Amino acid sequence: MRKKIVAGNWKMNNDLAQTETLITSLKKQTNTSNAEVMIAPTFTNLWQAYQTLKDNAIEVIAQNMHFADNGAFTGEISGGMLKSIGINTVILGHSERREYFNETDELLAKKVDTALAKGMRVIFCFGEVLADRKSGNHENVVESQIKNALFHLDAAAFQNIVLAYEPVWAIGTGETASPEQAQDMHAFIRKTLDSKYGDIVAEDVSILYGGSVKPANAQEIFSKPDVDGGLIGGAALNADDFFAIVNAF
Ligand SMILES: O=C(CO)COP(=O)(O)O
Repeated sequence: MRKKIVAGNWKMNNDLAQTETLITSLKKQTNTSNAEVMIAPTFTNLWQAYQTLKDNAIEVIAQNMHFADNGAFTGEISGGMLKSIGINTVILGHSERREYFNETDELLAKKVDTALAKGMRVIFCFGEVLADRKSGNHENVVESQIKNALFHLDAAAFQNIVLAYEPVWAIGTGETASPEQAQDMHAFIRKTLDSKYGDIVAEDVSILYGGSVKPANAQEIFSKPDVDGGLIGGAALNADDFFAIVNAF
């Protein structure tokens, strides 16, 4: 049975004091849905966030990691380092990592391998840019992103993979994919997985939608049968908005 998940990607927002304030507000919220809730603060605040939420159902996750275990990679953070402070889930392949830090499918395949080898869960992000959507090439783009980064894995690996479809044109723009566009793409993603791994994997993988999800549109998006949750940017920076989205299930 696939899980419902709502994850807040804080991106490069919130210093330590702001992180503590937001977590205090999050702890006052009630989850009336059956969705798992996660937040991804910046690296410098992960330890504090993890300690503060240790006894809470909100899972603290990371926004990125390096593929190597350690070594001469100035400025980078390894999966082992994350695990050592209690972090068991990592977002990989976010479009901002792909665009601003030149992360390729090939690099992401290595990161996925390392995270899975460490026993971590991966939220793997992908999605087309506006030009691909306009030219009708969006399914091809998404299919190749998934194939290039994930299709070397065996079926069992997908127990620790969550997919996040984030059309780049909908991220931070206020423009959401329509619930139908999200549903169509999520169904296409399951079909793509089915073609390689069969229907058990395809039906069991959770597929999140990300891109301008707000309290006002969450319910309609989450009502679609192949949408299992959301990866939330801007609206995750406010505890009331974030939990309004969580409770939209
Ligand atoms: O990139 C996102 C989550 O990873 C989505 O961001 P917004 O919700 O701000 O559009």
